[in-house]
This record gives sequence, structure tokens and C-alpha cells, in this order.
Amino acid sequence: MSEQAVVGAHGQPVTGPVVLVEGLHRRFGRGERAVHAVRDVSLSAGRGELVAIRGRSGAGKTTLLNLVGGLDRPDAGRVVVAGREVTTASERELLDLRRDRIGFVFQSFGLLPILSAAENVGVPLRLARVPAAQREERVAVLLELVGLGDQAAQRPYELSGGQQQRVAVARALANDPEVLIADEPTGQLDSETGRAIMDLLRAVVHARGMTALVATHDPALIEVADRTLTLRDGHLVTD
Ligand SMILES: Nc1ncnc2c1ncn2[C@@H]1O[C@H](COP(=O)(O)OP(=O)(O)OP(=O)(O)O)[C@@H](O)[C@H]1O
Repeated sequence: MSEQAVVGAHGQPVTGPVVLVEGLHRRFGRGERAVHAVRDVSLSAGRGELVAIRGRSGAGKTTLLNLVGGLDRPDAGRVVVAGREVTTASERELLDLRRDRIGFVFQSFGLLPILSAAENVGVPLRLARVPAAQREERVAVLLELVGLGDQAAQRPYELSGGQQQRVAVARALANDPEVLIADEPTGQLDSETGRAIMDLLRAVVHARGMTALVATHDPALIEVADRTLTLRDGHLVTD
């Protein structure tokens, strides 16, 4: 990514990489039983880039994504997201960062079962205190974007897995985040549906100039990525 200043999703100039990781370490446990889940990982990703992170089960993908998304703290190293230091942020700052700058998509969709598709997508907007009329308008646009304009009133159990993941993608995009973090987003879907979700992710990342980090085992998902990084025993082996 060039060092030229570009305008971020929130209108402010973003210079350089949107995600920057330097010398990251995360260890669980102590002594002989310690697991070094992430060891000396450095990477950067720019606007409009979808980066796949692959690796076997236990390679450290989820741990890395949690550190980038401010869901966990490293033992050493640095994470900068959209110009903000994640590593040294207070809990309050991390909450704001996760609410305003980062969209999360998980393998298990994470939808609230008692809410309709539209209400699920509207949750981050409620948290951000977006007024109701504006919220409804934005939710309608997002559901249309993910191809679920006609399913707004359905509850998650009335939707297929692929449709539920589309709702989750719409929810992740609700606050117009700069960064999308997706942990095995196609893990519970058949290959065709997984591919459709991946194509959707790629389309929104490119159209909105977002930056996406997507952990996966799925070869079809790797195919649509702009770049693939491989983790092995917590180390990055290719960039
Ligand atoms: N909270 C934790 N406490 C102890 N060990 C942990 C914890 N979280 C992860 N680990 C360990 O760290 C290593 C990396 O786990 P991680 O979940 O990041 O891998 P992964 O590549 O995402 O695997 P998968 O594809 O199965 O989700 C594993 O050995 C795991 O057992």
C-alpha cells in the first residue's frame, strides 16, 4: 500500500497500512506447559485488501485475529488498526474501537435468536445510538446489499446457514468499519454457500475500500483472497 493519504471510512485521512502488526507474541500458560500460540508475527494490510490467513487447527489463527481485533492482549509486540494503537488502548478505547472501526464475522454467525434479521443488523447501530429512522434506513440498505431485502422480518431459525451468515456480514458492516475480521466465516457452510459468502466479502471489501483479515481452512476462500498468509505453530511462514 502506498504512503499516500487516503480518506478512511469515517472521512479522516488514513496513511499507510490500515492494519499493522509488529513482533506479536501471545503465550497461554506458563513453564513447560506454555503454548506459544502466536510467535513474532508481523504483517500489514492496506485499504481494499482481503488477506486470508490459513493454517492447521491450532496454528494460531484465532489468537492472531483476536489480538488484531482488540479482543485479547499480546505478551509482546504491537497492533495498530486504522491509526489507533490497540496494544496500549484502555478497555474503554478498545470498546470504542471494536464498536466503530472493526466488524467481526464468526463461524457460528452469532446472531441473537429472538431478534429478526433486521433487528440483528441494527444492534451495532443501537449501541452507537443512531436514531431509529436513520437506523431503519441503513438496515434496509445493508440487507439489500447482502441479498436479503425480502427476509428482514425472519428470525435466524427461519433462515438457512448461508442466509444467517449474510445477516452477520450485514451486521458487521453496520457501522461502516475500516476493518473486517472474519474467523472461519464459511466453516459451517457447504462449499457452494461458502463460496457465495466469500464472494460477498470480497465485493464489499473492494467496493468500500475496507481491509479484511479472514482466517480459513477453505481452499475456495483462499482463491478469492488478494493475499494469503500462512501460520504454522504460531509463526508466519509466507507473506
Ligand atoms: N485461552 C486459551 N488458553 C490456552 N490455550 C489456548 C487458548 N486459546 C488458544 N490456545 C492454544 O493456542 C493455540 C492456537 O490456537 P488458535 O485457536 O489460535 O488456533 P487456530 O489456528 O485458530 O485453530 P482452529 O483452526 O482449530 O480454530 C492452540 O494450541 C490452542 O490450544
